Parts: sequence; structure tokens; C-alpha cells
Amino acid sequence: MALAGRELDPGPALQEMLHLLSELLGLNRGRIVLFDETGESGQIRYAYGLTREEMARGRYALNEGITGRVLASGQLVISQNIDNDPHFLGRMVERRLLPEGPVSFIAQPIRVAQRTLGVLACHRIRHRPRPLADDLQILKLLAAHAGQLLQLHAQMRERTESLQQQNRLLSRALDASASRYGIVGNSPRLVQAIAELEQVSDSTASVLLLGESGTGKELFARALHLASPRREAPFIKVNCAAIPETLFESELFGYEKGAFTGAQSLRQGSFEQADGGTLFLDEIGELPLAMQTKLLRALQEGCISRLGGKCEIRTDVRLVAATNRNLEEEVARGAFRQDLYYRLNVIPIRLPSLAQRSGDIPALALHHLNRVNQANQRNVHLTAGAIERLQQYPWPGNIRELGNVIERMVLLCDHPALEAADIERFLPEASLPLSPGADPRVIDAGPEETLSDVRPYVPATSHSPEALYRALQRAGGNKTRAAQLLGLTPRQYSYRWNKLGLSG
Ligand SMILES: Nc1ncnc2c1ncn2[C@@H]1O[C@H](COP(=O)(O)OP(=O)(O)OP(=O)(O)O)[C@@H](O)[C@H]1O
Repeated sequence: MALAGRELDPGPALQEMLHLLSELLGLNRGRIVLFDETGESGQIRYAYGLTREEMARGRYALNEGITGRVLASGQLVISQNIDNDPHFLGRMVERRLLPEGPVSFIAQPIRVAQRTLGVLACHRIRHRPRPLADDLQILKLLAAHAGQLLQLHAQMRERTESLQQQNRLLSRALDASASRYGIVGNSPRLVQAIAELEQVSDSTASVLLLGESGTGKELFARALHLASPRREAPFIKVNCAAIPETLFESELFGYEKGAFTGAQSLRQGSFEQADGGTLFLDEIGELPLAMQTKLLRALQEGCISRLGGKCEIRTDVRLVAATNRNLEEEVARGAFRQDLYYRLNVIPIRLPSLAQRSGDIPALALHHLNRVNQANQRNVHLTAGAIERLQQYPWPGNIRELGNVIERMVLLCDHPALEAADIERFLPEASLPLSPGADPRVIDAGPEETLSDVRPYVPATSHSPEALYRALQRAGGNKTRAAQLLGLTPRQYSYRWNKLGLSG
């Protein structure tokens, strides 16, 4: 029975079993009848010494003939002489093809764990030297072995099918997310925004991404780059809110060696770095007016000059800008240049807030849960009630806030299945008892939360975890803005944040 281990298909092993039964023991025309899917009849599946046609005739309803009786009762039946047995159907093999003289028929049930899987049956020439009891003993053993083999195969098939099914689902999910650049969601407004993105991905026209903080503007900017013919060239992001006014020009246009004290070597600016690719100006509404003029010039002329440089450098850059401000209002109050606004607003794409597409919350929550579980080797689940609660919350900080809440829940919860009640304490509006320095979810409005343009030296322990969280909440999950609130640079803020052991 070495064959049994080699093949996934039990057929060859069972076939060989029937072959040996016939050749060595003279128990001929052995066949294995198995229940069909309905469980109401059986069909010959494996046989030795029967033609295809004979096999095809071997179908038995429950209680039909001897085989049908064994299928129904799970009990051994021996027909001592088929010629005298009214139950013997003689359906398959014509009597004249069988040996003369008395022929018996033995039908041994194949049972596993009190369940009848089928029947192992054969013909036996009645008058032979070996006692019937020996043959029965052998048939019983073989039936038990066949049962184990069939069960093992059924389990393996079930497992394989479920793995294949899982595989199909995963690769479908992977295809979907890959073809949509990791943008999760199916709500009509999001799908519309993706369609607009794809429509303009081939052109070089400037795109202005509009939407509240955390709605995925950066994700869209990257998607636009990936969907464009520029995908092999660099994607350079500049966060206009994070750059001090005095450093803007060198950040965008670079500088020559010796352009100012400390300029020890030439440095390319973002325009040059993004040459051939995409330059993403995030939070463009924060760009100081003087820089707006210089940016407009660079865009109109397609060339820049480095600080301290004499020559103009041609750059081929596709500009994508993003803002959560209402730029028209900024223009109206003189804080944003109108001509630059027109130049940027060639193709506006508006991203819906999470509240406008709450139908996407379950998919987004699971997406983030998966991400955080994987990153932290956790296996936290959300119950249906928890997902429902997440859907009810308004998410002022949008998807970033949702991601942050999921991350906190996964890291700080102490059981694997999160219920609606568990969610509650992680939602920002939850009022929790204050206990400084302990649980970082406990929020304290620290005195350090003031708006400040001046950034003096601040020690690494300057802000409590509570203050960092509080600021992040007030900033709708935007760390740059949270840093501003605390008078920190985004780098200083991130350093402190990461020390809490949280990412995102
Ligand atoms: N549709 C989406 N599917 C999956 N993840 C998303 C989606 N939209 C946003 N995210 C995730 O949410 C987080 C915030 O997104 P992103 O940084 O792109 O927002 P933003 O609009 O640029 O925010 P801000 O204006 O504050 O800079 C990121 O982690 C991003 O991957």
C-alpha cells in the first residue's frame, strides 16, 4: 500500500487493492461503490475485471439489490449462491460470463467513524480450499484501509479547495488594490475621483487635489504618478506646511556651492530632483506669497535657477498640488495669488470626506486592521458590532484618523475580538480619567499647546504623550499640523511620537 502515500488521488491505491484481491486471493470482479453527492444512491467508482460499460451499469439506489442493502444498513451481506438469491440483481455481468457452479457475492461495507462511505464487493467461487472466514477477514481489513484512504483524500480535497478559494479571494483583492494603487473603497464619489485621476494621468497638466485633511490626497498624488507615463521617474513630495519661509527657495530650487554661508556644496532643489517625474506640493495653501510668485514663474517658464546660480535650468516636471483650504477664499482675501491658482487648478479633483462615503468605512477599517496586524504580528478582529460603531462615528480626521484609531486599538487592547464597547474608549470624544504618563490615550490639555512660529531648542522630553495626542486630535490626525500646534517641527513631533511606540 505504498501507493497510498504517493498519490493525492486514492484511485491507483484502491485499484491496486482490487487487483491483488483478484490475482492473489481469487476474489474476482472486485469493485468499490461510493455514495454520490445526493447520498441517496451509490455508483461503482473503482473496479478490477469489469468493463467500462459494466461499471457504468453499477448504480444502486438505497436498498436496491445486495449492494443497495449494504449502503443502507452498513452491514455485511453474503450471498452464498447468486443463482438462488432473489436479492441479487445480476445487473452488471451476464451470468454466462461467470464460472459454472455456485458463485457467491460478498458485500462488505466501507465505514469510517460510524458512517458508511460505500461498499467493497466481489465474487467468490464457492467451493474453494480457503475458508470463507479468512476471506471475510481480509475483506474487512481492506475495507477499513480503503475507508481511511478515502477519508484522507476527502479531507485533503476539502482543505485544498478552501486554500484555493482563499487564494482566489486574496489574489482578487490584491489585483483590485494593485490596479487601484492601494486606494480602498467603492463609494460612487471615490470611484468618480479615481476615474478622473485615470482620465488625466497621461497628460502633463497640473492637478489640484482638494479635500479635507486625511482624505487621501497624498495617496492620490502617488497614484496619479504611478498611473502616468512618468512612473519610472521620481515622485518628489514637498510639504509646504513643514518648511520655514526662509528655506523655501532653496528647498524648491536648490543652491549653488557658496550661495550663502554654509552652502558648502551644490544642492539640487525639488524641481530638479523631480525632473521627468512628478512634483507633489502638499498643503500648497501654506506657501508664502513671495514663494508663490517664484513658483508661478517656474511653472510658466519651465525653468528654474538655483540660489546663487546664474543660469536657468530647464526642468520637465508634472505638478500635483494639494490643499485642504478653500483656495478661492484665500484668493479673495489676498493670501493666494489668483494667477497661480488658475495655473494649478487646471484639473481639480475633489476627494470626498470619510463622512461622505461612510459605506467605505468597513473596507477601510479592515484594510488598516490588516496592515497594523501584519506590522505588529497581531491577530485582532473586529466584530460586526464594532464595525457598525466605526460607521456611526463622523471621522473629522478622515481616513488618517480611522487608521490611527485602529492602530491604537490593535496595540492597546488586551483581547483579540474587538466589540463596539471596546471601540468606544478609542474614539477621540471619549472622556477618560486623566492619569499623566500612564496610558497614552489619556488626554491632557497641556500648557504647551500654543501656536508658535518661533522654534527654539526644545528637549526631547518637552511634551507629554497626552499633549502629543491631544494636538493630533485637534489637528484631525495630521502630524504636521499637530507639530505646528505644539511649536515643534514635524521631525521633532515624529521623534516624540515614535518614542511612544506608535507609527502612522
Ligand atoms: N482610499 C484610501 N484607501 C486606503 N487608504 C487610504 C485611503 N485614503 C487615505 N488612505 C490612508 O489614509 C492616510 C492619510 O492619507 P493621505 O496622507 O493621503 O491624506 P491627505 O489628504 O494627504 O492628508 P493631509 O491633507 O492631512 O496631508 C494614509 O495612511 C493613507 O494611506
